[in-house]
Amino acid sequence: MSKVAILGIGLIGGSLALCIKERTDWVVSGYDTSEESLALATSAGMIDRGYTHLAEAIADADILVLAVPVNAAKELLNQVAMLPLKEGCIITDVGSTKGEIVAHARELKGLPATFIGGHPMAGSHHSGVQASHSLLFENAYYVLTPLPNTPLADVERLSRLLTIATRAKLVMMDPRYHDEVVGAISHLPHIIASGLVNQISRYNEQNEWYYRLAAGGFRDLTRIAAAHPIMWRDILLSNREAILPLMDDWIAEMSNARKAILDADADQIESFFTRAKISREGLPERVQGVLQSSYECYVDVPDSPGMIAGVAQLLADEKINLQNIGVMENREDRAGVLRLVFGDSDQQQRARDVLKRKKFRVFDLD
Ligand SMILES: NC(=O)c1ccc[n+]([C@@H]2O[C@H](COP(=O)([O-])OP(=O)(O)OC[C@H]3O[C@@H](n4cnc5c(N)ncnc54)[C@H](O)[C@@H]3O)[C@@H](O)[C@H]2O)c1
Ligand SMILES: O=C(O)C(=O)C[C@]1(C(=O)O)C=C[C@@H](O)C=C1
Repeated sequence: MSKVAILGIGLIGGSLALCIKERTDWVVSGYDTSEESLALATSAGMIDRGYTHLAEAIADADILVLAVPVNAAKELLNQVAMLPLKEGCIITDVGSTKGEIVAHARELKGLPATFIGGHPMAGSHHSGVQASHSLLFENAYYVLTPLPNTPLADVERLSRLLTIATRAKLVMMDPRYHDEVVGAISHLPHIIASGLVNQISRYNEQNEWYYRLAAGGFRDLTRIAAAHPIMWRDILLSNREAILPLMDDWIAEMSNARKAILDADADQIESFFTRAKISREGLPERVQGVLQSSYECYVDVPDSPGMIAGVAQLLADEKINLQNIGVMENREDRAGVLRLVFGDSDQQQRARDVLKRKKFRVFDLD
């Protein structure tokens, strides 16, 4: 039986674990410094076994996936390099930058494994295992950055697992090229969104009407400002070379827009919006699948720490198997809603009864 060890069971590691468990017969072991995340992932059946001890998690694994913030990934790789690995082992990662980790792996002495950088182009402003779900990567691009001397058979073995499990579209790219493109379409937007929120929050400290009146425009543009600060700190530090010129370009773009407004240049202002509208409408759509399960229910939960783990534990105590648990995303109006998926109608009904007995509001979506 083949085994994959996922190191870091958060949003991305947890989602990958779910994908692999749901669509392949690989054994999945999980490693994390957070015992709570491991307990949740184990009770939800996302991993076969959880470990806080690295050597145990990776023993006999055919593939290791580093799914921690990009700076922690380098340190984790150093630790892995000092441990015994199965012959033929492949190591990959899911980090948002590729140049640094690929160079680090290449220069690392004594790594008896093939390293292939990876980056699924899907995610969320939520983090942690409780936000993971098995359709996160469906139809998204998944970038792999093998170096020219990487054995083709290893690239194929990793690609096969990822394609079947994630249903993403795999593409091969040079790591530096990846960092330039992703710097523009992901890293720069996160800087802009957070800068905008910081600016408006300063105004709001003087006058609370700023937040109260904030409607779709501000909310749509700034959703990603709620993302994890440590993850984003690491990404910006890791991709400085690509990000600094992109920020210069952004400042120039804003200066041009400012000048058009200062000059009351109606043509320039209209052209600014027309070019953007045409480009935005030309952006290819990504059709993310909906989970093909009729055995699901939704639960309102208070937004308090440990609540999600509490619901999973409640069901585990009643021997009810959860196939998937996730926080509803991109639905500001339904914050605090958990989506629970079961394997059959009996488990679904028993879960509804247990949760209702505990005074949770349980409902179906129409
Ligand atoms: N969030 C996204 O939208 C997204 C999308 C694609 C790729 N990524 C990349 O995926 C990686 C993981 O991001 P995430 O969103 O899953 O983060 P996350 O915070 O949801 O999960 C990270 C997990 O790693 C664990 N962890 C942290 N340091 C560790 C260490 N040294 N040893 C063991 N466990 C450790 C944490 O406890 C946590 O469970 C990052 O490198 C990020 O750049 C994120
Ligand atoms: O959808 C989101 O919330 C994301 O931020 C996902 C997103 C992105 O910028 O598109 C964030 C980081 C990744 O490395 C890949 C995807």
